[in-house]
Amino acid sequence: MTSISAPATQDQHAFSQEAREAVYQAIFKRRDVRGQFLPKPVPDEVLSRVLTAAHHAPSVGFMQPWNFLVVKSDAVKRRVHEAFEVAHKQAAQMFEGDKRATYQTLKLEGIVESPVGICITCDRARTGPVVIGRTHIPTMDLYSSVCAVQNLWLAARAEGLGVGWVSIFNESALRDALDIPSHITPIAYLCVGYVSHFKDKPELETAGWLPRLPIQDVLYFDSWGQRDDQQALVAHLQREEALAVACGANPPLVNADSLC
Ligand SMILES: Cc1cc2c(cc1C)N(C[C@H](O)[C@H](O)[C@H](O)COP(=O)(O)O)c1[nH]c(=O)[nH]c(=O)c1N2
Repeated sequence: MTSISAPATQDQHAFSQEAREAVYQAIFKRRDVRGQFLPKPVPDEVLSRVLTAAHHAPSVGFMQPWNFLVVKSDAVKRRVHEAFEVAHKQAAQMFEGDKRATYQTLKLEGIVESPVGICITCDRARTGPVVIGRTHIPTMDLYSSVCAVQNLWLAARAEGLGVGWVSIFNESALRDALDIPSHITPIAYLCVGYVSHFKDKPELETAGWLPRLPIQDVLYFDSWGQRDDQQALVAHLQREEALAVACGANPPLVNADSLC
């Protein structure tokens, strides 16, 4: 029996230490990959594992609103890339001054170089108009498809596959490139493939676009806007952040001390 004072790490339902470290590694070492794709093919057995992980995502009312459109054709990838190029030029004009100049230096997709593209969609009418959990907030189905994206992204990282999410599209142009019918919403176009390396930090952080926010700055207690530095949780979070710095680019895993 688990004693009340036992650390959470010994909870009878917790994964083994090794398994927990693997989960946190997938989370902390996942990156959005744009530029390091290798031409190495992705075996179907690996692809099937990450797609199955995506299909096991949570979904509102269990409606499983997603489809997975796997793109391997170079001609189709080129069509998707053309759609990106149009939107990318438009996007640049939306930023001012230095930000525009920096935006134009960023590589924000790997559509043609990645061996596999996967478009994850949302069929908002899949199980009829009334869905448990979507009765009052209609966008919940869209969020469900995003959960599938994240499952795929993490499973792919565990498999050594890079994933890059590209969202710089006019939605209708992406639909046209992939023959997606009008009642289906494209949620994510993902570039997937093996990579030369994974970067330690988000590329936008390295490029000086934005820093990672300190977690305490986004943490409130009991009501919106209420901070409380005396909470034990805050001390823990500060320790985690200090360990992250001490570990260099490696964020702390379950047994952070052993990693530094
Ligand atoms: C909904 C959504 C949409 C996009 C992204 C992400 C998400 C969640 N990201 C990736 C994004 O820039 C990246 O996740 C952050 O910069 C953090 O970096 P890491 O993912 O931690 O490497 C992204 N990246 C990119 O190069 N082109 C893009 O169009 C998009 N679009």
